[in-house]
Amino acid sequence: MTQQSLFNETMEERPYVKGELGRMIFHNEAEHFSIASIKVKDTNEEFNEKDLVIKGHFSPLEEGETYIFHGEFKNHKKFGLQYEVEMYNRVLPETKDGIVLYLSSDLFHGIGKKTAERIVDELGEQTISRILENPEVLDGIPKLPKEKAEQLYQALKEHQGFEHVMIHLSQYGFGLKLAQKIYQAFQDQTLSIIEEDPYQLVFHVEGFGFHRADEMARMQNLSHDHPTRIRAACLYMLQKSMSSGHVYLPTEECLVQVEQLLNNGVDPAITFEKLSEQIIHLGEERFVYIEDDRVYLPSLYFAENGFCSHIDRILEQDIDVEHTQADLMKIIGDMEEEEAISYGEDQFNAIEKALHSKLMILTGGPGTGKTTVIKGIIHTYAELNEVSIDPDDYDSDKPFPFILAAPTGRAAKRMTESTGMPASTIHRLLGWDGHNSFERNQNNPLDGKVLIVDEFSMVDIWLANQLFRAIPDDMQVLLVGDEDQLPSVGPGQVLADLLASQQLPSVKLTEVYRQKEGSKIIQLAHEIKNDACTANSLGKDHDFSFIAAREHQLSELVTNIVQKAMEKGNDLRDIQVLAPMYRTDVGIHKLNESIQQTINPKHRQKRDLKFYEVTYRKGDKVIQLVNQPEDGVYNGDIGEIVAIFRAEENVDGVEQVVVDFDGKEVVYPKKDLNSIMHAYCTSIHKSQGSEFSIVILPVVRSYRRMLRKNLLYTAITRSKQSLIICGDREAFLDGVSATDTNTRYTRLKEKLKEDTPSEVDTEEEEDQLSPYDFM
Ligand SMILES: Nc1ncnc2c1ncn2[C@@H]1O[C@H](COP(=O)(O)OP(=O)(O)OP(=O)(O)O)[C@@H](O)[C@H]1O
Repeated sequence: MTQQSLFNETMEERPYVKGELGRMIFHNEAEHFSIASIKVKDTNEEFNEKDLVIKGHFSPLEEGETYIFHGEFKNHKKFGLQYEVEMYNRVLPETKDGIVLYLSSDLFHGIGKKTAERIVDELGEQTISRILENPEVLDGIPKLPKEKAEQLYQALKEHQGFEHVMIHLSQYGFGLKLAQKIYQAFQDQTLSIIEEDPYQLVFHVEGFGFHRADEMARMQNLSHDHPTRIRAACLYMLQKSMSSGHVYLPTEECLVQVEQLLNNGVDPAITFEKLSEQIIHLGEERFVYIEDDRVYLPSLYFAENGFCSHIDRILEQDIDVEHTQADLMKIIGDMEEEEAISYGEDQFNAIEKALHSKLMILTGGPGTGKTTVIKGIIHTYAELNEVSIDPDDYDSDKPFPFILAAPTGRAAKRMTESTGMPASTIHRLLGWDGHNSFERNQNNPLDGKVLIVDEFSMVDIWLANQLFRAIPDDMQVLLVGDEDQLPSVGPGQVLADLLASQQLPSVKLTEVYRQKEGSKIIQLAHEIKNDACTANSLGKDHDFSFIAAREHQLSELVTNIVQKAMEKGNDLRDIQVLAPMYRTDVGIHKLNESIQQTINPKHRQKRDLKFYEVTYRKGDKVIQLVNQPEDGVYNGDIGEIVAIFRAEENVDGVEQVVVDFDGKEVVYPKKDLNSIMHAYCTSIHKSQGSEFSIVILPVVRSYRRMLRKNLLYTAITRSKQSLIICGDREAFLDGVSATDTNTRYTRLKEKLKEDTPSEVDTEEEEDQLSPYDFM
C-alpha cells in the first residue's frame, strides 16, 4: 500500500472514495494495518451509502480530516461491503468545517474552535484568501481583538508558502505537524528536494525514518545504491543501535548491518567498498564522527568526549580541607548520638572520603545506608563550613549550598522525603526547555557548593554530559547509585564505566542495615546480587510470598492480589504490578486490561473514551510516557484520570482526558493520548528510580527472553513493605542466574584511563540534537 505519488493519474480517472475519517477502529503497529470508518462525501464508484468501513496498510489517520482513498470494494463474509485501500491522500480544507479545524489547529496560536467558527461564519468558504487579500475583513468579527486578528493575518501570510507545499505533501499522507517540520527544514526547496532525493529528509528532519524515505524513493525509482540511500541507512542503523543502549557502533558491525538492510535480496548487491565510501563521506560532512574503528552519531560523540573532559577538569581542581580528623570524629560522634545509630566503618569512610574529594561515587545495594551517608555528608559539611542547612536562610543572592537531584521526578521526591531537603529532577535543575537546550551550561553554571545526584545508574551519557557541563570548578560532587541495577534506558552505562575505570574515588557499601530490621526483600536482593539465590530463598516471610501459578492463571491471580490488597485498605497508588514485556498474553497490556476490568469496570456513571484498542475510564491509574516540561510532568510520573470531556463540552471542541498527577492536572486532547498508558501494571524499566509499598511481580516462562539478574534485581528492590512474586519458580531462578550479555558499546572506561584528555569543540557541541529525538 502506498500513498499517492505526485505524478499519479488524476482523481477523476481512478476509482475513488472521498470521505471524512470518523473513527480509527483498529491499528496494528507491527503489520502497519488499519481499519477505520469514514463518512462518504463523494465517490465515482457505485456506492450510495453514507458510512463506509475502509481497511488497508496505512498509518493511523486523523479523525475529522478528509481523505481521498483509491482502492476497491470487497465483500467481507461477516462485515459486509468494505473498501480495501491501495492509496490515499489528504484533502486540504475546502469546507467550512475543514477551515474551522485548520484555523483552530496548533498553527494559529490563540484561535480556538469558537473563534474560528465565528470567522468562517462571517467570511465563508473563501475565508483564507479573503483574509490574505485584505486583513481588515477581520475587523467585523465579533470578540476578535485587533491584536489577535493581526497575529492571525501574519501567521496566515507566513504559512502561505507552506500552504502551497502542504497541498503536495498531503499527497504523501503527512500530517500537518510533520509537513511543518519538513517545510521548516527546506522552505521553498521542499518540493524539489522531496522529488529528487527524499533521503535528505532523514538527514535534516528530526525523527524522519529511513523506511519512510525509502518508500518515497521507490515511487520515484531512485536506484537502490544511490549514495544518499546508503548514507541514510547508515544513520538509521546508528540511531537504532542507540535505542539499544550503544554509544557507538564498531565500523565493521555498522557496515554489516547496513549491508543487510540495503541488499536484502537485491541484485547487484552493494559492495562493502561502496558502503565504506559513503560512511567516510558522512564523516566528512559531520553527520557521523569516526574515531579509530568506531562510528558515532555526533550527539553521542560529543557526549562521551565532553563528559570525559569535564571529569578531568573537575578532578584537576584542588580542594581546601582545613579540618582535622578530630573535628570530623567529633561531628560524626554528635550525629550518631542524635540519630541513635553507630556508623559502620565503610559508612564513616564514605563520609570522610566524600568531604575530601572533588568528585566521588557512592554505591551499594538496598538498605546499605546510602541515604544515611548522604545525610551524614550534608550535616558534616555544614558543620565544618559553618553553613546552615535550612533553605529558608538563603535567597537568590546567597544560593543554597546543597543541590540534590535525581533523574526522575519520583526519585527526586523520594530524595526530598528521605533527606528532608529540596531535590529536583536533573532536567529541571539544568533548566531544560523541553527540546534540546538547557539554561545551565558552562557559561551559566549551577550555583552551589555540593551537588549530590541519586540513582545515577539511570543517567545516560548524553544527560551526564549536560549535567557535568554545568558543574563549576569549585563544586564538590557526589554520585550515588546501585551498580547492579539496570543501566540507563538511554545510551551508555555511565555509572558502571566510571566504577570500572577506577579513576575516581569511590566507596562501595556492602553491609546491609535494613536486613537487621528483618526484611526478607532486602535479603533476597542481596542473595541475587551475590549469586546466592536458590529455591530456599523463596520461602514465605512477613513481607514476602511466592505464589506458584501457570501462565493461563496468571492474569486472574495478579488481578486478585491487587483487589485483595485494596480491600485491606491499601491505596492503588501504593500497589504496583511490574512485568518485563508488553505484548504477550500475560504482558503489560493484557494485565492492565484484566486489572482495569476488575478494579475500575465499565459503569454507566463513569465516562470512558476509546483510543485505538484501549479504553480509558475515569478513575484509571495511568503513567506518563514522555517528558512534558511545559505541563510539569515527566516520563514515569503516575497519575489518575479525574475527568473525561466530550468534544462539545469544551472550547477546543475535541475530546479530552484530564489526569491528576499528585495535585497537578494535565489535560490531554484525544490525539495526545499516546503520551500516557494504563499503569496498573508497568514495565520494570519504567519503575527504575521509584519505590512502592507493595510490588507484585509475575514471572513466567514466556518472559524468558527478558529475564536477567539485573532486571529482576531492579524489580524486587522497588518494593518497600511487601513483595509478591507469582508464576514459575524455575523461570525466576533461571532469570536471576542469567547475566545480561548484551554489552553496550561505550568507550568511556578506556577514555577515562587515557592520559590525554578528550578535546571537544563546544560550539559544535551546542548544535547537536539529543539522542531522544530518535528514540
Ligand atoms: N549504621 C547504621 N546503624 C543502624 N541503622 C542504620 C545504619 N545505617 C543505616 N541504617 C538504617 O538502615 C536503613 C537503610 O538505610 P538507608 O535508607 O540509608 O539505605 P539506602 O542504601 O539508602 O537504602 P535504599 O537504597 O534501599 O533506599 C535505614 O532505616 C537506616 O536508618
